Amino acid sequence: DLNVSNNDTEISDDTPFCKLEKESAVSTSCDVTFKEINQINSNIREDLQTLVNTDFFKYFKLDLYKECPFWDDSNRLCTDGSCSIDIVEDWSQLPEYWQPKALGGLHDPETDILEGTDDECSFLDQLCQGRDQTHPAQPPKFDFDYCDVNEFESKESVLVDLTKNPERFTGYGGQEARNIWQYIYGENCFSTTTEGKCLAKDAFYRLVSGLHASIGVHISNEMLDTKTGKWGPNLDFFMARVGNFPDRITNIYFNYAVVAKALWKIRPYLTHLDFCNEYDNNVKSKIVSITSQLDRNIFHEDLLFKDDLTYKLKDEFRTRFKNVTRIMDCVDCDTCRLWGKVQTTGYATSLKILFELEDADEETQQYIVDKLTKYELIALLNTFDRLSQAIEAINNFEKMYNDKLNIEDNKATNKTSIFSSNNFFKLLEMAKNTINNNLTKRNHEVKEEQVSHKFSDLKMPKKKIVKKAVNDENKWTKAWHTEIGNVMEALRFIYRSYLDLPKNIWTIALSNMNKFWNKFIGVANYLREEEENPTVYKLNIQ
Ligand SMILES: Cc1cc2nc3c(=O)[nH]c(=O)nc-3n(C[C@H](O)[C@H](O)[C@H](O)COP(=O)(O)OP(=O)(O)OC[C@H]3O[C@@H](n4cnc5c(N)ncnc54)[C@H](O)[C@@H]3O)c2cc1C
Repeated sequence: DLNVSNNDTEISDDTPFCKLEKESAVSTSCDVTFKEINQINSNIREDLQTLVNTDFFKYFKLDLYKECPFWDDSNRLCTDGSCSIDIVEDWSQLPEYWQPKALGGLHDPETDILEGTDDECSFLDQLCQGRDQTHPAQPPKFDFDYCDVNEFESKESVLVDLTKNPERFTGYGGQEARNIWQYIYGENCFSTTTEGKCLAKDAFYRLVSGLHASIGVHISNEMLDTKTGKWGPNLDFFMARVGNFPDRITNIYFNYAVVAKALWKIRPYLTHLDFCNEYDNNVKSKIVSITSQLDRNIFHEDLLFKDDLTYKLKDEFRTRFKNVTRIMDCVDCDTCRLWGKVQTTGYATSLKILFELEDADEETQQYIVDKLTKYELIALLNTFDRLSQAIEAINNFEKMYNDKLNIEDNKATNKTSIFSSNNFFKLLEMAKNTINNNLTKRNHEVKEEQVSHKFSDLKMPKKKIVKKAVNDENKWTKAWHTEIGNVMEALRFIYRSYLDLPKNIWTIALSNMNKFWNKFIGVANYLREEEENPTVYKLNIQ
């Protein structure tokens, strides 16, 4: 069980979940176990959920029409209802800090948004209109960013209510989605040959794989049941994409540790933030309550880029991660793009906090924190919530898996008991009796010993010792009835087989026609085995 509070003894050793050593550290750079993360997560889950549903954290901005910077996507068209998103159009319902004026002139053609980015990007200034807008001294502008923070202020950007556009199964997939994932993983091919490359490469891969796996968990957890019309978890889908791969689950936990550490690191700054009036206490208390559950040892970012030698590597890491955030503009499905943007921005913000605050002097540190835009902070908290939800869902899936396993075990046990009381065994028993009855008492004993030895591998019900009056007539009548009963049962079995025959032929024909048709239209290899037969769990366990 991944849940620390639950009873470990309930779990069968056969589940892939058990192959994760829950008492062990999530990675060499994390001083935290799976169990401890489960505990932290169950402690903060409620507050985090409340926080991302507040007016401040539930809105995000993105440019839906931004061109894909890596290939021509001019034919992009999001036609499927499940992948399109609702944008905010009724501004009058929004709180003051989301009004166009506070957002830096959104929808105001006279305002050149990009010109004002310095002001717009200052997180503190954006929180409350009319606050004293004194800026901290500005150190020389280095590139500290792991994503393009200015794009949120683009004129084309639209405001989206994240709670109204949940991340769930949209049907987006196939070659196009695979190309995007392939491109993202391709960013892991570091050119630098500096020391420490391995750790950085490993961390980069884990981040990307953890994001991929976390999206996999969310879509498995929110699938449309076409029979009931309700959205809910689909165990087979989850097992095929994430559950059967302990390394993917581990990477989700790794990402959780990374984002949690980033939040822990800006904790002193967050507690000093001055949120607006009525909003202030509620939001602030939630943030404080969440971050107070986190610990500095959850992730050791200092292990990655230790010295001057690895600084070059850090630059490369930053540029490569920026590319991961930029490739989100190539995702055709709007819902997927929205959540892809939120999460990659959340990771980018975490990396900025972890790697750029570390070596900076106090002035630069203040500068970096002050320059965090509200979109980065919103993305950071929402990404943490996504990971938190993924971990909660993994624990639920594990319970579902174990329940299913138990049901199947029970079925198998029932089958065995039906099987053991099957006529085949009765016949054997009767055959023994018949043979024995024709022999002398002594022979009878010898024979029985031999027979029982011969069938010792069969599990027979223990013979009941019942004193019976030996009645020859009764014995023959009973034998006759038993034989007739057996013949009738055999006939019923043959009859049922004939009845099932057309159905079986139809199923086989349909399956073959399906294969031929897929081959004919050129998608013969589209379905992989695990998708064709998702209940066959391939356990990829080390
Ligand atoms: C940015 C982005 C956001 C998306 N958001 C959504 C969404 O909101 N809703 C939705 O329904 N779909 C979404 N998708 C699509 C979804 O991620 C899958 O691509 C799609 O469901 C097809 O899945 P698949 O099983 O064919 O393999 P894919 O998930 O496309 O994976 C391709 C290959 O990568 C490998 N792989 C898979 N997972 C991992 C991992 N964690 N670590 C390492 N290797 C791995 C496997 O070999 C797999 O065959 C999104 C895709 C992208 C790129």
